[in-house]
Amino acid sequence: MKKIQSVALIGLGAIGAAYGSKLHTLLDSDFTVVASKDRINRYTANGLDVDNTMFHFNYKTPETNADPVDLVIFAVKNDQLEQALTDMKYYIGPDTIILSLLNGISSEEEIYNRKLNNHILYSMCVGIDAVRRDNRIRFSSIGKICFGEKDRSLSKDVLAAKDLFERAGIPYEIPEDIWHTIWAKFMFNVGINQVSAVLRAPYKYFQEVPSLHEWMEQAMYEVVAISQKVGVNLTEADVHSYRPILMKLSPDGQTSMLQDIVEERKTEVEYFAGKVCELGRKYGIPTPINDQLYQLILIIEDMASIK
Ligand SMILES: NC(=O)C1=CN([C@@H]2O[C@H](COP(=O)(O)OP(=O)(O)OC[C@H]3O[C@@H](n4cnc5c(N)ncnc54)[C@H](OP(=O)(O)O)[C@@H]3O)[C@@H](O)[C@H]2O)C=CC1
Ligand SMILES: CC(C)(CO)C(=O)C(=O)O
Repeated sequence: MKKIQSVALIGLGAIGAAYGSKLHTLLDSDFTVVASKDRINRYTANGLDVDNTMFHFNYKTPETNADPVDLVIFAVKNDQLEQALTDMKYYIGPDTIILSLLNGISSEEEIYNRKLNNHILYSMCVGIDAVRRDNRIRFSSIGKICFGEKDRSLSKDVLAAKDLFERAGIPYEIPEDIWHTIWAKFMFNVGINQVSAVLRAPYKYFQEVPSLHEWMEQAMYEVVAISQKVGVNLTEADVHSYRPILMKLSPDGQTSMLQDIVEERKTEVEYFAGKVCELGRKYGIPTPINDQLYQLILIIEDMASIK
C-alpha cells in the first residue's frame, strides 16, 4: 500500500484548521498550507488558535515552486474552489490523491473537469460544528471525514487515506456508497444551513423548536424528491438519520452559512438552494421552500452589500 507522507491543504478556515491541526501534529513540515501572502501575514501575526492550542503551520504561497505531494486537501468554500485549484498547481502531480471536504454535490466534478489526474476521492465531513472567528477555531466535536471511490471500490487511494487518518487520529468512515452519503449531507445542509441563515438561528433552536425543525425538514424533503429522479434514492430514513447528528451539535454553534451571514461574506446558497431549484426545474419537481430560501438569502446578501 502507498503510504501518504506529504500533504498540502488549501483553505485554513473552520474545517481546514480543524483537520489541518491533526495533520500538522503528525507530519510537521511535511504538511503544507498554501495561501496568499496576505493570508500568511494574517496567520503568522498571531498564530492560529485551534481548540485552545496555538498552531504555526508551514505556509507556502501558490507562486512558490514545489514538488507534488501525496495528498492534496481542499477546504475552501465552493465559490473559492476555482481559484484554489489554480493555486494548487505545483502540488498536484499524476499520482497525488485529491480530497475535497466541501459541502454540496459539485466540487468533485469541478475538480474532475480540470483533468488533473484520476485520483479524486469523493468525500465530505459530518458531525463537525466548527466555528471560525478571527484567528480562533472552535468545535465541540471534530466529527468524521467520510470518503470513498464513486464506483465503491476499496482502491489503493482509499486504503492510503484510511491509513493516514488512523495515524493522524482523524475519525473517518468509508461508507458503502459515498455518493449517497454526499447527497444525504447535501440534503441536511439544504435544510439546516439555509434555515439557520435566514433566521440567524444557532443549533439550539433546531434542537428545541419543533416548528423550526419542521421547516428545515420540508426543505430537505425537496432534495429527497429530486434524488429519486437522479437515481440516488434518498428516503425518509435518510432525513431521520440526521436527527441524532443534529442533537449532538453544540447548542450555541452556527452553521457555516450562518457564519457567512454574520461576517457579511458571500454564502454557498448557489450550491444549495441554487442547485435544488435548478434540478427541480430540470426534472419537473416543485421546490417551493427552496425557491423562497434562495430568494431570501440572496436578498440578505444584497442588504449586506449596501452600507
Ligand atoms: N464549518 C463547518 O462546521 C462545516 C463546513 N463544511 C463545508 O466546508 C467548506 C469550508 O467551510 P468552512 O471551513 O466553514 O469555511 P471558512 O470560510 O471558515 O474557510 C474557508 C477558508 O478558505 C480560505 N481560502 C479561500 N480561498 C483561498 C485560497 N485561494 N487560498 C488560500 N486560502 C483560501 C479562506 O480564507 P479567507 O477568509 O482569507 O478568504 C478561509 O479561511 C464549505 O464547503 C462548508 O460548507 C462542512 C462541514 C462543516
Ligand atoms: C451543519 C454542519 C455543521 C454539519 O456538519 C455543516 O455542514 C455546516 O455548517 O456547513
